[in-house]
Amino acid sequence: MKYVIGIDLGTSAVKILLVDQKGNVCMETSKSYPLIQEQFGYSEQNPEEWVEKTVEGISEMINQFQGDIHDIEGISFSGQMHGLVLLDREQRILRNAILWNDTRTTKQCREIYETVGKQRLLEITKNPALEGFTLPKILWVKENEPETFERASVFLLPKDYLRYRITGNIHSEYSDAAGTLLLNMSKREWSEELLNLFGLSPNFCPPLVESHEFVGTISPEFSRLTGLSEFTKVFAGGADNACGAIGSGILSEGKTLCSVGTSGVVLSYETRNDLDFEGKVHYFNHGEPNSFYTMGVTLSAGYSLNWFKEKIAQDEKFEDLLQEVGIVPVGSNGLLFTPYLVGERTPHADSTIRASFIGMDALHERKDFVRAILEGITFSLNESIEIFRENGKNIEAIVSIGGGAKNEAWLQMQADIFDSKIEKLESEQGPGMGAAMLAAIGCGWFSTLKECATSFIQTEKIYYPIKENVEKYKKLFSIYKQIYKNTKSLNEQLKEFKR
Ligand SMILES: Nc1ncnc2c1ncn2[C@@H]1O[C@H](COP(=O)(O)OP(=O)(O)O)[C@@H](O)[C@H]1O
Ligand SMILES: O=C(CO)[C@@H](O)[C@H](O)COP(=O)(O)O
Repeated sequence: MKYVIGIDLGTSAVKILLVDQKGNVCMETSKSYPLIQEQFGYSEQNPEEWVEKTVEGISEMINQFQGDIHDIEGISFSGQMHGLVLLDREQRILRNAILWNDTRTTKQCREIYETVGKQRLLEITKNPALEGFTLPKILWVKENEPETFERASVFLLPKDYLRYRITGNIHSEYSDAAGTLLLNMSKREWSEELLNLFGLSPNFCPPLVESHEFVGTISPEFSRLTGLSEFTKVFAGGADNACGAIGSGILSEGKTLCSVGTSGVVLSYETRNDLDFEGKVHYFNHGEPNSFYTMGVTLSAGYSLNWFKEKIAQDEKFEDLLQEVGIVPVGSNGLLFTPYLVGERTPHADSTIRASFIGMDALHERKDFVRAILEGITFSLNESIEIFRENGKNIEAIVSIGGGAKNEAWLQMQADIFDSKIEKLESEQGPGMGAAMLAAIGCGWFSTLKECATSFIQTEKIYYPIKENVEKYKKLFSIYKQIYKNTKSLNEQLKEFKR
């Protein structure tokens, strides 16, 4: 039997899957790392930690692997998007990576609009200037850490840095490059116009390849550290949301994905690159050549639940914290939560808004808060679904993946709030599976991702909307939507008191 490895460099952890030629997940491991949040709006990670945890995870896996390591034919990647890794001329890291959920760059976003013009930016990149994207982070370092910027010779996205450390070769690929705000999305090349406008050299951008493209083999050093064979082939990989879509079979028009990881995402497959959503949703290149996807993003989805667990129930497992969620009624006994712990993206691109619990009373218990958090996250994702429906998309079935898809009550809640069938797959690890599928294509096991999906992806269970709950959630959703406008100005006034 032959195998491939899919590595998902997530925000909370690196997750590694060993998958055989039939698509069975034979082994899996996960190694977590923290966020570094030194100031209001800041979110960073140390890229060296990504490498260390990946080495730890792979070597643990290889130690337990019973077969011949030469049968592990290929390896590929999925990675948290948009994060800025800066390297000097000797390819050494210059500073911590600034992540997708870091919102310090509001000023730089304004400067991008002033320099390029919103309409022109949308024409080239198909996306608006949002704090989370990479170009504003590059401009922030240029303005605020000029000495560091002076020494920077190339920028990389998180999984591209990890892959560089495994192969010694520098590349990026279209699905992740699409989230930088420097890619000409339809021409599939770094935008000369944007690079010129911001005084960036073309050499500052890594060469672009397809997600399934062969980019090298395991370096002798990485082979020594992990036990992997130096002959194992390495393929480029994709953005975590592109890989999540691949690993969930979102490979044809009409298919929709919901992913609850640290962020929350609702994503829809597109065959065209010339639609106009006026920047209301993200519009990126897929990991499959010549296909695209549109996407709404909740910045703190799983992160909101994780935050509550860290503050209130640090030693409990998620399973224990969520145990009583199913016995709390729809609407959490009149408690609503907005998940704006680090600001928001869709539909409110707002770096200053912060979270609220509304309706707290003396009778509320911990379990009400837990259910309200799950409901708030799901309402936020429903605002993205609403945008898709308003734009004519017919959403009747959604594949649900990510850490959040481990919980049955939450999956039923998604069906009730989205008023749609929810499909749970055998593995909720869509991005890791998508990465493994890219490696399988690269190794020549299948000729297309669709063919691979038919063999690799199995549905485990379908959750159907319960009419009575759907009606209650419609009422609650309309109350939920009022919280943003009613708390916006309060949060702006509170900003001066933040750390
Ligand atoms: N058993 C569980 N039930 C529900 N949610 C969970 C469970 N375990 C983890 N989660 C949620 O999933 C999130 C992590 O999801 P994951 O897809 O691994 O994220 P990332 O790719 O960002 O690292 C956690 O922050 C948590 O909110
Ligand atoms: O910023 C985005 C998408 O635009 C996020 O979805 C990141 O890609 C991080 O993903 P997770 O760690 O939550 O999977």
